[in-house]
Amino acid sequence: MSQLKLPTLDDIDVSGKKVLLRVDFNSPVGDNEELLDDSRIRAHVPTIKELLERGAAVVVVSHQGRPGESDFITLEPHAAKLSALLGQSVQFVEDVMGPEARRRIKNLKPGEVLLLDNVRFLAEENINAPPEVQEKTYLVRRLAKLFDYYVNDAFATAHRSQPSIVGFPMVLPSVMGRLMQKEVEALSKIFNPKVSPKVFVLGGGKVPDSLSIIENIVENKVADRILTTGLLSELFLVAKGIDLGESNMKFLEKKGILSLVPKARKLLLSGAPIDVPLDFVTVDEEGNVKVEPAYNVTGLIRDIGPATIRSYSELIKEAKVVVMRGPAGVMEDPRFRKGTKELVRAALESGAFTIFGGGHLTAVIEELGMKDRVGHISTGGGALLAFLSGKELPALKALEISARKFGLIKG
Ligand SMILES: Nc1ncnc2c1ncn2[C@@H]1O[C@H](COP(=O)(O)OP(=O)(O)OP(=O)(O)O)[C@@H](O)[C@H]1O
Ligand SMILES: O=C(O)[C@H](O)COP(=O)(O)O
Repeated sequence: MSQLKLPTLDDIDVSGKKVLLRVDFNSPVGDNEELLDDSRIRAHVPTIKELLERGAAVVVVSHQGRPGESDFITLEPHAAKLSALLGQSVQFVEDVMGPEARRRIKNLKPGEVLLLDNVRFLAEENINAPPEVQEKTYLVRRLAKLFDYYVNDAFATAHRSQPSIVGFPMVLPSVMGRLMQKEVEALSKIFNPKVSPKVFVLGGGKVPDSLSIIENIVENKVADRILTTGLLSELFLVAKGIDLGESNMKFLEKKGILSLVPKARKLLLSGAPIDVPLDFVTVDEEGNVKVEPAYNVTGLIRDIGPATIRSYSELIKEAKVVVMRGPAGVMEDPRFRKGTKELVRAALESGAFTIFGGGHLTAVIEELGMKDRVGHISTGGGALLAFLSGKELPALKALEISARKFGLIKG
């Protein structure tokens, strides 16, 4: 990321001003269009409350789902949820940039909040293009003139170059909201060379994404230790030439993971500090669960084993920063949740600054009742993966361009 300190809410006077606030309210949705989890909405409450308390009229814009998918719904339930969380009525308009939306925006008073409908109902929001293209969209041209400031709080959408993310900052003075600021500050610790040792614990099912992260942190010498778990660890064991038995090899092949073996081998040969599990919890064809050493696995791998939990926990204890992403096993089944739980516990008890990503780990932290000990839980899915892989996030780039353009530069 660039060295420029991006402007925040501290750098603007919003009293009596109209603010367009981009959030990421994208939430899991049930069969009756009900929201199954409100954590993404909750995460934006401090920003919205602060803007209201400081006397702004706040218009909130978000996406929900993607066109064609079952979670692509109106934001009406989000407005109800936000009202409950804020303890104040949130106005909602079934429109984004049409005459009714514009009328409601114009009439909004300081201290009031209006939620626009799903911004991806607009075709142009679903196209990724550079900021100079997005500033010319109808969305930006129609709405920008109604606002004094644009605030981006949607870290989880920061990897998208869409009009509501990169278009408005080109034409309005723009700053980060409190959630965006918190994410950027916490995640920047990962790339701060003064804080070490740094231990990465990477697992889960998104193996190509995890491999991109490893390539980036190895290339930039960010990690002192990379402890692999989950399917990712199986890839590295195969790359080391270990035979994981027929059922696991078939599974890896079906998932397209074996094609990544040359990349994994290259990383190992480069001397990267990558650790693999010593043992696994497996299940055989009869359904028997057992612990097997990594070099002699016969059953289907479902979790890391007790020796791995012990040795990884010791390494985690030494860290000053622990970054954890993806579960260590198939934790949807309680029989295979122990590895993930114990590594999360070790990280939270280590005294290190801990950074967690992904829904699975968040669920485990809740289950352990240790949320108060967490350094940071990122709200980002794809955005976090992109950030850790060293990719430039279009949302931050756009805020930087805007800061220069409107004289809100900090450093
Ligand atoms: N050894 C393994 N074999 C098969 N699947 C595994 C293994 N280890 C972990 N998984 C699977 O990985 C999946 C989670 O990986 P993912 O990388 O998507 O995590 P996440 O980012 O926390 O998920 P989310 O997208 O919900 O936030 C789980 O469904 C889990 O069952
Ligand atoms: O859930 C997410 O990762 C964000 O809301 C971004 O959604 P997208 O991948 O559909 O752009």
